[in-house]
Amino acid sequence: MASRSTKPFSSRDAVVCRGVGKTWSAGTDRAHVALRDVDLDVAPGEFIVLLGPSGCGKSTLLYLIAGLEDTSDGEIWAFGDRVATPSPDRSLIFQETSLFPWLTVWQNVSFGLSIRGEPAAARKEAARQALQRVGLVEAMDKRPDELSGGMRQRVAVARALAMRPKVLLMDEPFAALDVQTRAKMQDFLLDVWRDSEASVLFVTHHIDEAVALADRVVIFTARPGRIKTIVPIDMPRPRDPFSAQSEALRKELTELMRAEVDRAFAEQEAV
Ligand SMILES: Nc1ncnc2c1ncn2[C@@H]1O[C@H](COP(=O)(O)OP(=O)(O)OP(=O)(O)O)[C@@H](O)[C@H]1O
Repeated sequence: MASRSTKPFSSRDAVVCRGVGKTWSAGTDRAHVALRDVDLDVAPGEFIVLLGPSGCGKSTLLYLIAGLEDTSDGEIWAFGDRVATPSPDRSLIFQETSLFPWLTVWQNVSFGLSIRGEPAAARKEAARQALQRVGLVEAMDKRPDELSGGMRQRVAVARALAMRPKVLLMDEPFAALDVQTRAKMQDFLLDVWRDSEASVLFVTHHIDEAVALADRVVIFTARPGRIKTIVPIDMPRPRDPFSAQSEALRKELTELMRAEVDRAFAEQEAV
């Protein structure tokens, strides 16, 4: 860990990745390079979408930024501190929410706060506020199995928000939802994001989702994942998915992805 005096980046940078690589070791004799040479700067409040073929290391990058795994090469910094362990400043939301079925919605939302040792009344109030932001106060006392898939994902977002994270790491959070619910959840996420001032790193396979959400789309190459290019999206929100600009962006992103997806398939066939 670098000392404060040798910090290479400003504490104003939300996330900085420098030369980040990850090699998974599968057994004793085979190393598996998932990510290589990733350089990425994320500004506070910025919405970044990560797009790339299956297996190119998008989830791996989120785990590294979350501090759940160590980098094999390079360094990651968040708000001026080297990332070495998980922190409540960086919340990870998965495709499948892992709500505790035996706890009520508000108890699920405040679970992280109980680990922090906050008193019950403060936890319940924090949970209420977070649930208000996702429009689920009425469901406070329900159990997860009484909720729809979309509602459960909103509870997962509320649970992350209750910790007041500076960075939200979202790994295909809406992939299991139907098309209409997904579109609603995108609108909902943009509202929550605007109010929270958090930076978001959002993994998806859907080009339309990237066009709807991102300030910048980071496109990865096929494995080992490197950044192929970064496409800024300078379009006011809410975005009209049928506008000529949205259409042109979808075409551009599809073309950028096509070569990498073909490469990923060719590699899989060769194995
Ligand atoms: N814990 C692990 N141990 C060993 N290998 C892993 C581990 N996690 C991921 N990998 C491997 O690293 C590579 C990148 O995986 P990762 O899940 O990050 O890719 P991805 O781009 O998120 O894929 P997808 O879009 O299919 O979810 C894959 O080949 C995967 O098998």
